[in-house]
Amino acid sequence: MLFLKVRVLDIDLENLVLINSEDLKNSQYFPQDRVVVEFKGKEVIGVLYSSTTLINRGEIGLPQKLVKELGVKEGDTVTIKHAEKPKSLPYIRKKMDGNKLRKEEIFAIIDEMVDGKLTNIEISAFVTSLYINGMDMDEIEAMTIRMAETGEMVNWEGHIFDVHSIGGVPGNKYALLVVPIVASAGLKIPKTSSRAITSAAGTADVVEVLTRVDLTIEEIKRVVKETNGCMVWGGALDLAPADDITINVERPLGIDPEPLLLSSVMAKKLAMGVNKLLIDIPTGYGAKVKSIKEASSLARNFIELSDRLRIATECAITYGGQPIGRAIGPALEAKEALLALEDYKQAPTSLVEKSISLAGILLEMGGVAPTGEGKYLAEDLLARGKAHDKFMEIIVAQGGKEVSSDEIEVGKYKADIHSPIDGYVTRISNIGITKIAKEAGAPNDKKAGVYLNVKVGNKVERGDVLYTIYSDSEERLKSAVKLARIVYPVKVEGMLLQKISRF
Ligand SMILES: O=P(O)(O)OC[C@H]1O[C@H](OP(=O)(O)O)[C@H](O)[C@@H]1O
Ligand SMILES: O=c1cc[nH]c(=O)[nH]1
Repeated sequence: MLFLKVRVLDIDLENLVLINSEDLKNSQYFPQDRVVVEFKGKEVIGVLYSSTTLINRGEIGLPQKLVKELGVKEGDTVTIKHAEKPKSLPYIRKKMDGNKLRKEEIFAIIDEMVDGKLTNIEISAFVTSLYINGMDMDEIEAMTIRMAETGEMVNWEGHIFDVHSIGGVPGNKYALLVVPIVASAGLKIPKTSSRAITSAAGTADVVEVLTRVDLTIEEIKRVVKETNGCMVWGGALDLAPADDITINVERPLGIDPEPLLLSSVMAKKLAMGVNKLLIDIPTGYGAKVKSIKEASSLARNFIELSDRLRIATECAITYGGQPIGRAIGPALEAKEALLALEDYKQAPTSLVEKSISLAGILLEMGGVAPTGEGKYLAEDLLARGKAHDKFMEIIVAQGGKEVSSDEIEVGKYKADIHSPIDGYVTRISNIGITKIAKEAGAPNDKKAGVYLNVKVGNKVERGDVLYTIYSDSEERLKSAVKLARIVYPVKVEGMLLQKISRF
């Protein structure tokens, strides 16, 4: 037990607890021990580190996150106590060994994750064990319910719609068109999104270029009441808080294991009180789902899980074999989506086609269009500017201001990548384009990304610009160009494949 005076550390190392090396030496603790920091009955978990210069004797350095959770201020005296091992550690180990977890074991993992009792090491082990050993539907149902119940739950009157993509394809900015189309038809669509998981821009990252996405539940209810829709970040709302915790571990590992994919998406929908849901499953080479067969199996899992949660879900298997549209990266994607709302004839066909198809299904699910007619009503709402006006309403209601696509700034440094030969574009690598956009700084640098000048099938001449890389950092741009030359994501092939001579 140690009694120490608080020093607030201006550092975003969330669970760091810093004490003086001398104090540590005279205590029964060791570096990287998990400790309980206690103040007036409140407790938080931290990981202990020491320093001889950064902190004085008798003091304890706490990061903002722990200071806020404890409700302490500079100079308050707190107690450090030994923290026992988390209860759920053996259950994580059980999944690592490939065994089925009982409901209460899954509840314990999610509860301790949300209570900050698990470090990123244990969370990574859990996420990785799901990647390797998976879960059955009973386990996924339990995890989904607990992920939702450990956060705020919202309920509304009547039918509440949503659309959610499993992600995994660059440029997947469909939601910025689908939400306003559906909302402009009078259906309620409070869309929640995560930030990027494996891509260079999640929907929350793209929308945040134009307006706030970290709305409270009360603000969301106001926005939806005013406009029928919203496009917000699940992670900000204390909505299924375990979702963002696991996504923060998935991102550096570049994985999105199916049990988490199912529970992460459905937990947000369950928490948001959605009862009519469309799931987009981009499928193809370089997407999260490679084949129609795999997509159908995932779709059936979404529908089974949804049935257990009493959410009416339909799934759309969409083309994911190359980026959607031409823009990859938050600002570039916001610009392209806004252009499509302003004048869809000028926008990439793949983006418009995907968006009106998905919106059309939702309009039919909502009974505002007869079966088979939804897509045409969606196109009409887009063509007549109804979706654009609704989008502006939502952006302003969420705290942004009216803006036109040409006002959206992109990276001040750019580099064109040219075609080395005459020929045809035979493949655009999703993974390659994503890697380059992220190397340029996306999604943290919102203005970074890639703009494709060509799509698969286009004829190109030697020297034509295939794509342009943008960044707000000259250094990152250079590194992205270097990577581009190695990855070579846009494949150009001539018709003359090989010449065979007599000799
Ligand atoms: O592509 P990656 O980053 O793996 O997946 C994350 C993206 O997929 C989902 O898309 P949406 O919210 O339906 O637009 C998430 O919300 C996020 O935007
Ligand atoms: O919201 C999402 C989308 C894809 N994968 C997830 O885990 N969550």
